[in-house]
Amino acid sequence: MRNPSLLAIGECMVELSVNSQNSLQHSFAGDTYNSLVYAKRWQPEIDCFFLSGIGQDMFSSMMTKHWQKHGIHSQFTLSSPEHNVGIYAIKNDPNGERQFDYWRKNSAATQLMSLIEQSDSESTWPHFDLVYFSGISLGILAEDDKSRFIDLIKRLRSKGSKIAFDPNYRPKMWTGKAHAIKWLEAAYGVSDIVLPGTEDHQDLLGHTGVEEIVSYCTKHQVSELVIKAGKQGVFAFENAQAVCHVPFTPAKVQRDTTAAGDSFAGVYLACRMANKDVQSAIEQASGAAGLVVQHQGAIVEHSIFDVFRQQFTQAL
Ligand SMILES: Nc1ncnc2c1ncn2[C@@H]1O[C@H](COP(=O)(O)OP(=O)(O)OP(=O)(O)O)[C@@H](O)[C@H]1O
Ligand SMILES: O=C(O)C(=O)C[C@H](O)[C@H](O)CO
Repeated sequence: MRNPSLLAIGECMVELSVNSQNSLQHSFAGDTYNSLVYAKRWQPEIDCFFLSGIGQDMFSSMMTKHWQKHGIHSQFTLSSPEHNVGIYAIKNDPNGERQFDYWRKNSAATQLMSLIEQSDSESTWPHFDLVYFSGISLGILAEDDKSRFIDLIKRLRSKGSKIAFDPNYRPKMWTGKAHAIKWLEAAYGVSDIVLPGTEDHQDLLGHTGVEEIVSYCTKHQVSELVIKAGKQGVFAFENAQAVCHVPFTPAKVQRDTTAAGDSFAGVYLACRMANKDVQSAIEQASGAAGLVVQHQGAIVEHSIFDVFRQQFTQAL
């Protein structure tokens, strides 16, 4: 029997942060890539593929080696002769809340749609059981490319892939709220599973409660809806019917919240691909995200994460 397959689409960047010795450290990260890494770590039997654009610069080759180390396949990622990978830096406040600075304009990942079309590679892709993208995957693309991207998702869906989406709203990527809402709705309209935060919906649409988010998503035909409501916990709905509420369990320390939502999404999707029910998938995803916030950077060191995963899953 073939392994389940997960394709994440988006941008991976060089990640810079300042460590406890006050020196600059680098890694590689980007929201949908981060989710893919955590999905692979949680359910190693899943074949994980990343679709993006990279360059021919030094960081691009370090980046793909880094993916390999994490068991992420890069054969569908395309290389641009003219564009380099982007960079971002993390700043944390004393509560570990993160802010990012970006150097990503015209990065290779922004060229994804042209790279796919020029390489004529889409017809060679295998079937993917689940395809995951985010508001950032869309936000980095030029306006025409956003439409072509949604068409690509529709084609994958019509061939039988399930589609999952996290809004990951970043105001600076959009000309205004109306612009972001237009593409949020386009994304919801082609997705089976969506994983918004209450903050995304509050900032963008002024939604003040879970019920408003449910009725909005239901209007857009979302069937599996997982709402991250901060300290109120996580609420899940299937076809507008409440499935469960998982309360928030605060981590011992919150050092850096980067990738809390990404690790949540990766572990949630991995659990669903392994046929775990929605409640158990949320419990596992929340557990993993609670570990991630205790560490600097998007991707927690493998050995620390593995020990955690083993202890967590043994206790289930
Ligand atoms: N301090 C914390 N302690 C325990 N769990 C946390 C903490 N912060 C976040 N989480 C977990 O992570 C999940 C996602 O967090 P949040 O909604 O803040 O992510 P996000 O805003 O999407 O983050 P990002 O975009 O940086 O990945 C929460 O639902 C919760 O399960
Ligand atoms: O903000 C982005 O575009 C990133 O992908 C950087 C971070 O890794 C990501 O936001 C964390 O959720």
